[in-house]
Amino acid sequence: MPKKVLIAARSFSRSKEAKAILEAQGYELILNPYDRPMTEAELVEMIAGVDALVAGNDDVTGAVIAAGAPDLKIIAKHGVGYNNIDVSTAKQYGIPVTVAPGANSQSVAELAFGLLLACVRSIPQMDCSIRAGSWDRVTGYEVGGKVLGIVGMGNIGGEVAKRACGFNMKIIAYDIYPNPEFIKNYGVTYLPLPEVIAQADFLSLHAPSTPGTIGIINRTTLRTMKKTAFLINTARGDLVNEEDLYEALSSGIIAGAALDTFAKEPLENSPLLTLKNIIVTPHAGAATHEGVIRTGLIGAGEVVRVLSGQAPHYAVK
Ligand SMILES: NC(=O)c1ccc[n+]([C@@H]2O[C@H](COP(=O)([O-])OP(=O)(O)OC[C@H]3O[C@@H](n4cnc5c(N)ncnc54)[C@H](O)[C@@H]3O)[C@@H](O)[C@H]2O)c1
Ligand SMILES: O=C(O)CC[C@@H](O)C(=O)O
Repeated sequence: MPKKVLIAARSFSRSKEAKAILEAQGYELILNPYDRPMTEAELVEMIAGVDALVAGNDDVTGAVIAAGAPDLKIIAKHGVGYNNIDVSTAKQYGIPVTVAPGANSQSVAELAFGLLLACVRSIPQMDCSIRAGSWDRVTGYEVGGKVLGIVGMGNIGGEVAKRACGFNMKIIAYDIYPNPEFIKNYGVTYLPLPEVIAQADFLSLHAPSTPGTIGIINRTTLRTMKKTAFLINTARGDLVNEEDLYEALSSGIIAGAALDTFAKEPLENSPLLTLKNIIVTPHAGAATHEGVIRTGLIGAGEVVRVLSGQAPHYAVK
């Protein structure tokens, strides 16, 4: 009987490089039949008898893991943010959860920077306005000399800081583990979170979704931001209270925002979509050809290692 790998992560299933590694092992690949992340119920229905699960942003709950045990040997996250996976239940069943550290950092950092520039120069708004028949020029701001605040200075935050140096920005950051390399290489100044939020002209979020970060951008913290500031979130939607952000954007508490991730995805019927000073993308930070290949190769390698009895390289602790 061939080993079975359920590939819920749609990006992985489109990567012939990653699939080839699994196919070379003779594994049977079962693909996510939906054009979106899989729900708990859908995963529960398909997980029985599966040896490995490659997950994107699918709902890998405790019930899914319980339904997969004892056959399920590994859950390989196609990416780095594993807040959608019940790691503690996986641990109880002795199932390693692996990630692909750094594999999509450049892709996400480039989108974050693209969003930052799109916000401050109103690029999507001007494009829309020309298509609607006008030739209105929006006067924006330069980013050189401005303060970029980064919350979560890890792999992606570091890549964002590297790019900000090229734009001659002043970089301040908050992280629970300051990294001296970022101070040395990119001149990052670490500050307490309230100071980063208050001093930033652009506030870019790159921390994981954890009990310590959920809702860090809320009514109270938004009111401490500069009125001219822009918020960029390519981390996880639940870091931002969306109702409070709506209020801040519609009442001039901050100047604008760009969001790639949302509390509930896909984003549907959100009042945020009625605002002109917000730009949205569909959780596309990691969606580049290069990033998807790197991420898929790491995930496939982890699956092969574990299914052949070896320890994974990048298990979540
Ligand atoms: N939009 C996308 O498609 C996309 C793609 C990849 C990652 N992400 C998100 O970006 C996050 C960061 O990814 P990464 O590769 O840089 O991860 P990373 O682990 O390299 O960096 C995360 C950083 O956040 C810091 N951190 C943890 N808790 C914190 C807290 N309470 N306050 C401040 N800092 C804290 C960590 O110390 C670390 O330095 C992921 O967890 C994921 O949620 C989104
Ligand atoms: O490829 C994906 O599904 C996105 C994953 C991304 O959010 C991550 O956490 O790395």
